[in-house]
Amino acid sequence: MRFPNPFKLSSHDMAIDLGTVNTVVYVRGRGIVLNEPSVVALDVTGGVTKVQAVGADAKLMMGKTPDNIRTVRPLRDGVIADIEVAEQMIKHFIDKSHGGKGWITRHPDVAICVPSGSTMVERRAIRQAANKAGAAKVFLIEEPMAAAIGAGLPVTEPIGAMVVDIGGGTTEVAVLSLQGLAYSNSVRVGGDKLDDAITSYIRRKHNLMIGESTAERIKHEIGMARLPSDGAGPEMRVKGRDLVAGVPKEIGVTQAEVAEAISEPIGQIMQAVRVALENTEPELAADICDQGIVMTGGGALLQRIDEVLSTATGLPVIVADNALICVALGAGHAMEEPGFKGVLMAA
Ligand SMILES: Nc1ncnc2c1ncn2[C@@H]1O[C@H](COP(=O)(O)OP(=O)(O)OP(=O)(O)O)[C@@H](O)[C@H]1O
Repeated sequence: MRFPNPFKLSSHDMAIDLGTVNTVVYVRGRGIVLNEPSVVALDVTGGVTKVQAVGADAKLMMGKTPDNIRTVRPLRDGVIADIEVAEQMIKHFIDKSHGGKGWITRHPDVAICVPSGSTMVERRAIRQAANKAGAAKVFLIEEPMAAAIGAGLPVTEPIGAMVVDIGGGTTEVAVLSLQGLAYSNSVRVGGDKLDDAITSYIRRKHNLMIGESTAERIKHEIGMARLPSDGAGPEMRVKGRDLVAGVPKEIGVTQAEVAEAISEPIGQIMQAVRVALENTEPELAADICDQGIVMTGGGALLQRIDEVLSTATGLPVIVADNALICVALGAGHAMEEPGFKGVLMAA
C-alpha cells in the first residue's frame, strides 16, 4: 500500500467527488476547479457512439434530444452504472481541470470519493474507470470522511462527530472519531428520490407529466422539508404534458403540495439517522449530544431540512458552509495534508 507523499505530489494531482448528480474536482494547490453535472450526451448515429457533450452542456440537452442523441447519467445511487460512459466523463473532467492541454505528459494521482456502503465490485469499477481515464495511482476515500474533513470537523481527535451527507443518489450517515468511521450507513435515498416523488405526485394529482429538470427546479424553488406554517405557501407555475388531453399545459403547484410529495423520502432519511444514533456507542453519543449533527451535500440545502432533523433527533443540527462542495474539499485536503493520510485507501 502506498500513500501519496505530499512532498512528491505534483500540482497535477487531484481529488474527485464523482457524484450521481454533480462531479466536483479539486486540484492540489488550486482548490476546486470544476463543478459540473454528471451527465454525458451521446450521438448514436448509424450504430456508432460518439460523445457529443459532457457536464453542463449535456445537462442542457436532457429531455430535449432528437432520436440520435441520448443523454446518460453514468452513475446511479453514487456508484457507476455505465462504466464506458463514466470513463469518458472522468477523462473529460480531468482534461478540463487542467485547461484541456498538457496534463497527459504526467499522469496525476487521483483520490476518488466512494459511498461508505459501496461494494468491492463497485469500488473496483471506479478505480478501473479512473485508471482508463488516465489516472496514475487511484486512492479511495469514503464520502462521509471526506465530507467531515471538508466541513472542518475534528476527525483526527478522539471526539465523536456525526455527519449526514444528502447527495443526489445516496444519503450517508456516519459517526467518526480518530480518522475512522465508528458507524456508517448509506441509504439509496437522496435528491433524485425527492425529484421522483414530486413527478409522481404531480402526475397523480394534476394528471400532468413533467420532466426530470422541471421536478428538480420545483424542489430548488419551493421545496420544503415540512409543511409551511402559513397555509399552502408560495405557488409555482409548472409546465408539462396533460396526460388526458395529451397537450402541453401549465398548472400551479404550492409549497404545501411539494412538502407532502417529498414527505416519504424525507422520512426515510430521518429513519436512517435514528438507526445510526441507536447504534452509536454511548461515549460517542455523548460527544454528538454536545457537538450536534453536521449536514452536507446538496440535499442539506432543502429549506428547513435542518429543523426536521433536529426535531426528529432532539439534537442541534448545523448545515455546513459550502455544503455542495464539502466532499471534494475534504478529499482534496486529505491528499494535501500529511495528517489526514490515514483516511486514503489504496484502491
Ligand atoms: N437548494 C437546494 N434545495 C434542494 N435540493 C438541492 C438544492 N441544491 C442542490 N440540491 C440537490 O442536491 C443534489 C445534489 O447534491 P450533491 O451534488 O451533493 O450530490 P452528488 O454528490 O452528485 O450525489 P451522491 O453523493 O449521491 O453521489 C441534487 O439532487 C440537487 O437537486
